[in-house]
Amino acid sequence: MSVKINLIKHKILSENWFVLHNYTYDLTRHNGETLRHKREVYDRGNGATILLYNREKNSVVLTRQFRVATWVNGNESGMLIETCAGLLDDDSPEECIRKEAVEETGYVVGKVEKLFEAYMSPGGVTELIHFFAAEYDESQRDNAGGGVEDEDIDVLEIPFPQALAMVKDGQIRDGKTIMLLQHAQLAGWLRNA
Ligand SMILES: Nc1nc2c(ncn2[C@@H]2O[C@H](COP(=O)(O)OP(=O)(O)O[C@H]3O[C@H](CO)[C@@H](O)[C@H](O)[C@@H]3O)[C@@H](O)[C@H]2O)c(=O)[nH]1
Ligand SMILES: [Mg+2]
Repeated sequence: MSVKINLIKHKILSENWFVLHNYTYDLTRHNGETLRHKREVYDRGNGATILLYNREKNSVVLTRQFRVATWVNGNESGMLIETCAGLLDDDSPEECIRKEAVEETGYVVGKVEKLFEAYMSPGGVTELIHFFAAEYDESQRDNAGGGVEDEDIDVLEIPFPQALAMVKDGQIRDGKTIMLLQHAQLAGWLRNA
């Protein structure tokens, strides 16, 4: 089933760091009825994220940083535990995630596996995230991680069963991170206990 879209008007509402657009369009349903929508769309670029995992240690490497958008919406400390991630800027998704892995976690990743892509908030945010996974071990450690410039990122190495328990008890509540941990569980890369 498809719909016909006729763009009526496009306006940029804000163009500071990222871009907030307003689109007015007519949407013709398959039954011929036309609806006029006026919708705000936030373009903050696309991103990539990676799960670093170690089968022998049955562990994952995650990051923790202050995320202001969560702090203003119910996350009291504002600190969020996440898989390593970054904005693509001008890089390919794989180039981006290799750079982010070494900057944020300190690990130089070897073979990376592309898993899938997902729109993370399609009701109003354009962002498409590219999901990756890679195995890590201590020999790949290049630096302590922590991010660049104004970033202040903690690197956490967590046993996999504990990471799963943290999803359950709400200590981990970032979408991409939950998706990757559950993917690792479904794929049987790591042990639940
Ligand atoms: N000055 C300024 N700097 C900003 C602003 N927004 C972001 N930045 C800076 O831009 C950089 C973004 O860091 P990245 O590591 O490239 O991106 P990220 O914020 O971790 O985003 C990743 O995770 C997000 C959360 O899941 C994803 O949404 C995103 O696609 C990406 O994967 C950080 O240094 C951050 O401080 C802003 O409004 N103003
Ligand atoms: Mg980041």
